[in-house]
This record gives sequence, C-alpha cells and structure tokens, in this order.
Amino acid sequence: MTKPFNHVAIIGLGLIGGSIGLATQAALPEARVTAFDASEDVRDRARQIGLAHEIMDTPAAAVDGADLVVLCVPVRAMGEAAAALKGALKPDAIISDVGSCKASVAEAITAALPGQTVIPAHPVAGTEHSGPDAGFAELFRNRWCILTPADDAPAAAVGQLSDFWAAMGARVEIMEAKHHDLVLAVTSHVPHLIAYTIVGTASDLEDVTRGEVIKYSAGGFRDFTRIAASDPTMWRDVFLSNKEAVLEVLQRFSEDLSALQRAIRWGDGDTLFDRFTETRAVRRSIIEEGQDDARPDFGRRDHSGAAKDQPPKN
Ligand SMILES: NC(=O)c1ccc[n+]([C@@H]2O[C@H](COP(=O)([O-])OP(=O)(O)OC[C@H]3O[C@@H](n4cnc5c(N)ncnc54)[C@H](O)[C@@H]3O)[C@@H](O)[C@H]2O)c1
Ligand SMILES: O=C(O)C(=O)C[C@]1(C(=O)O)C=C[C@@H](O)C=C1
Repeated sequence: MTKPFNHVAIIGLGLIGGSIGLATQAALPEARVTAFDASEDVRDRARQIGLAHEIMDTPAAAVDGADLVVLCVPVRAMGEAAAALKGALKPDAIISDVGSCKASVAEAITAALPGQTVIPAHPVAGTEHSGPDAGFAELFRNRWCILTPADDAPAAAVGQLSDFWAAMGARVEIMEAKHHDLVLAVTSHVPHLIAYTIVGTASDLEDVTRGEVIKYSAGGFRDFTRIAASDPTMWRDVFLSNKEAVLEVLQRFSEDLSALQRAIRWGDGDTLFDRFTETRAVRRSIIEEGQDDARPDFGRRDHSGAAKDQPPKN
C-alpha cells in the first residue's frame, strides 16, 4: 500500500466527478476533497448535496495544495480544463482524468501542463444519467478502472493512483492508451452508436407506425433507449476523439451485419443459429465474471440518495 493522497481536487462535478467526490469522502475520510465546475448552477447544487468538502469558484482555488487532481469533464474539454490549472498546481501533484478515450486526452493534458506528472485513467463504470445529482459513492465498486500511463511515468505515482482507485472499490488494470481506445471502441463506443442509431430509426418510423413503436417498446428496444439517453455532449466528444478506432470497428461491424443480412435473404438458418449461439456464450461469460451490474435499474438513486434497486440475481 502506497501513501494515500492527503488532498484530492476534482474538476467537473457531473456523474463521474460527483461520484468520485462522494466515494473519496466515504473511503478516505482523512483526505480533503475540493472541487470546481465551470457551471455556477452545478457548483451551487454540488454544495447543497456535499459532493466535496469545499466547492471553489475558480479552478486555481480548487487545486491549491492538492496532491491529486482528477479532471472529470467531457473529453474534448480536457485540454482547456488542464490549461486553466497552469501555475496553480503543486509541482509534485499527480494529474489524472476519467475520460472515456485515452490517447487524445493524454496528449491534450500533457501538452497543457508540461513538466507535471500525468497518469490518465478510465473508470469503466457509468449510467445514462449525467449532472451532479447523478453521482453516487458506489458507482465504481467492483468495476474496472484502466490506467494508461506513458512508458516513462514514475512507478510510485502509478502505484499511488492504483491504490486510490482500489479504495474507490475498483479493480485496476494497466493498459497502453491506443490499445485501450480500440478495446473500448468495441465494448462501449460502437454499442452506444448502434443504440443511438436504432432509437433514431425507430423514432423516424413513428410517422409510419403512428405511435406504435413507443407504445409497444419492451425488452430489447427499451434497453437500447436507456443507452441512447446518454449525454449528447459526452458522446459527441468520445466519437470525435476516438475516430480512428471507432471507424475501424464500425467497418468490421458493417461487414458482419451484411453477412447476417445475406443469411436472412437466402434462408440460411444455420448461419443465424450458429452466430446467435456464439453470442449467447459471450453474455454468459460476462455474467460469470460478475460484470453485469450496469443494468438499467442498478445504482439509480431516488432523491434521498437511497438505492432504488439492487441488481437482480441471475
Ligand atoms: N457517463 C459515463 O458513463 C462515463 C463513464 C466513465 C467515464 N466517463 C467520462 O467522464 C467524463 C465526465 O463525464 P460525466 O458523465 O461525469 O459528464 P457530466 O456531463 O455528468 O459532467 C461533466 C461536468 O463537467 C463540467 N465541465 C465542462 N467543461 C468544464 C471545464 N472546462 N472546467 C470545469 N468543468 C467543466 C460540466 O459543467 C459538467 O458539470 C467524460 O470525459 C466521460 O467521457 C463518463
Ligand atoms: O452503463 C452505462 O450506461 C454506460 O454507458 C457506461 C459506460 C459503458 O459503455 O460501459 C459508458 C462510458 C464509459 O466510458 C464507461 C462506461
């Protein structure tokens, strides 16, 4: 176990920043937690619900004296958020982030803060909700947090950040940034694009079906609508920042979709049956790994902060 951080500063107090604020106060009671958000409304709300010990009105005040700074803003705002900290940081402060893609974010933060130790991270945990009221302390429990340090990153700093995320309840993995971006394009980014597409297509078809699409939506379509309700700013930024990997995975996806289309056209039941058998096995292995708690009702909070539902047992 490395030395825990004495003072954690959070920039951006939405779902992820707010959850880190709550989880840090719960898991590391000795640490001081300060924060800043660019929106005055968010800062006011964050003070009311206690997302940090102190919410400051400037980014410089929030990071003053901090030994860990976590940037929790949309990925294309990371460079600007980092630049706003210039001159206000302790020289030995570790700068991290939670962005959903890593190569472009690492580049932007490192360019904005030359000479500072930057260790990018991505907690692979979230919901379709955003904003300060969406945060909850248990979000990271038993979920992966992927760190993508540069080759020359100080091992002690990587160890300290790993221990911080372990204290948040996460399982920590180290990965190369470009590899992270390809893996997440497959497991998170393209699935979101597919959800946005099918829900958009169904909504366009409403003209033809006169309200029946929404009325009879159940099961599969409902699951897609949950994902397609995710924050537009966050996801616009993810697709534009992880363009190369997303386009590569989409190319493969459209070839596979064409193969299924062809099987349907030619009545090739074996191809369909074999594919669906393979995909069922993927689902079962995810459940066996215990990675199935991001489902629709798990982790939602009512206004008192109490959990509404627990994950159903499989
Ligand atoms: N939502 C998820 O499921 C999820 C999961 C893992 C990682 N992430 C990543 O976490 C980051 C934050 O996502 P979120 O879901 O918490 O978003 P969110 O919309 O809930 O919160 C983002 C906050 O950042 C603030 N902000 C924007 N620009 C700023 C700036 N320059 N300085 C200070 N504050 C600024 C906004 O006012 C907002 O309150 C993103 O990079 C996203 O890719 C999201
Ligand atoms: O559970 C959800 O709603 C999510 O979308 C979470 C999810 C994901 O795709 O797994 C979304 C983006 C993040 O970068 C990490 C996690």
